[in-house]
Amino acid sequence: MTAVIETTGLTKTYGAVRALDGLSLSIPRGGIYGVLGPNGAGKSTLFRILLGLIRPTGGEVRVLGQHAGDPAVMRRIGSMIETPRFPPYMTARQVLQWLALAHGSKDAAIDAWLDRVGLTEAANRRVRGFSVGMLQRLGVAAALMTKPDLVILDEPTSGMDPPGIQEMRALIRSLADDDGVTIILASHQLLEVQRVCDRVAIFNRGKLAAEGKVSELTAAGERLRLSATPLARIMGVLGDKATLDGDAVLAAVPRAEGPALLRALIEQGVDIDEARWVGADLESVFMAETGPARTPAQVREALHAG
Ligand SMILES: Nc1ncnc2c1ncn2[C@@H]1O[C@H](COP(=O)(O)OP(=O)(O)OP(=O)(O)O)[C@@H](O)[C@H]1O
Repeated sequence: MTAVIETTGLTKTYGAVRALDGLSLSIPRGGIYGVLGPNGAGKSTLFRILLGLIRPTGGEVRVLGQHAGDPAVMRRIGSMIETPRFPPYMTARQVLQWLALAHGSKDAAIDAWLDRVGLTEAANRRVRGFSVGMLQRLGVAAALMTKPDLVILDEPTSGMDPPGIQEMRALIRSLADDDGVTIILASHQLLEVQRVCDRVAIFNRGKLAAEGKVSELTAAGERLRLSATPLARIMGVLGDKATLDGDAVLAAVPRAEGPALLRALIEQGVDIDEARWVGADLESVFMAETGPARTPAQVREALHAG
């Protein structure tokens, strides 16, 4: 597995705040990689380091095998960090023409990119009047039209309406599948991330709380959902492996132990109406890995520390 990003013990401090705290992470080439974490977990700090915008306090970082910020590497990366800003008097088309010129890219296929991000009709409008969602679309086109090997997107769908989110998901997926671009994106929209990403890293307080394939992370939280009676006997067999889900019981047992569990329940005289495996969603994995809900003071600390 070749890695596009490799960090070892990466640390970034702002005064007393450790925005990144010894982060060791390897992001494979190809596919879509999600970076998740509560506010203040260190996602944007990592992206800024990868793009050479800030320097780490300690540790190692390699981007496409080179030092972060190396000009030769930067030419191979497209990025959109926060809502992009463009000269307000330019039209969408002029923005892309201007960026293509600055990048020295002769065949930027500007109309094709405007079409791909759904801005054909707005191509000749000044960006001054653009909504946040439109600016995001233009930002994505700007990040992609130079045909980078790696694209880093911070909250690419924030401010977008549901059809826009769906279009962006399809665009990101096609870039990875058809154009072979590696995409790294940060997002708080966990359902979206579950739909579009192949792998994710979950950050918490500057550290890696979990990492892996979305399918594996969610499968680890799989439960056997039993609609059965009587409850007391089920609890007797399952003990603390059981949690209630409405009228049903969720049994936290590995898939391989499912048949034995069902036999044991039947032997105990339990009537099983329905038994099926239900996967955990990314949200429950996220909540389990990043801890219980924070107090207002902890939220303030995460957001304003430093
Ligand atoms: N320039 C800065 N000066 C001081 N502290 C900073 C600075 N940039 C980030 N921080 C702090 O570093 C920590 C990590 O911030 P970062 O922006 O990387 O988090 P994030 O995971 O991107 O959060 P969000 O989901 O809110 O975008 C936070 O505690 C933040 O307050």
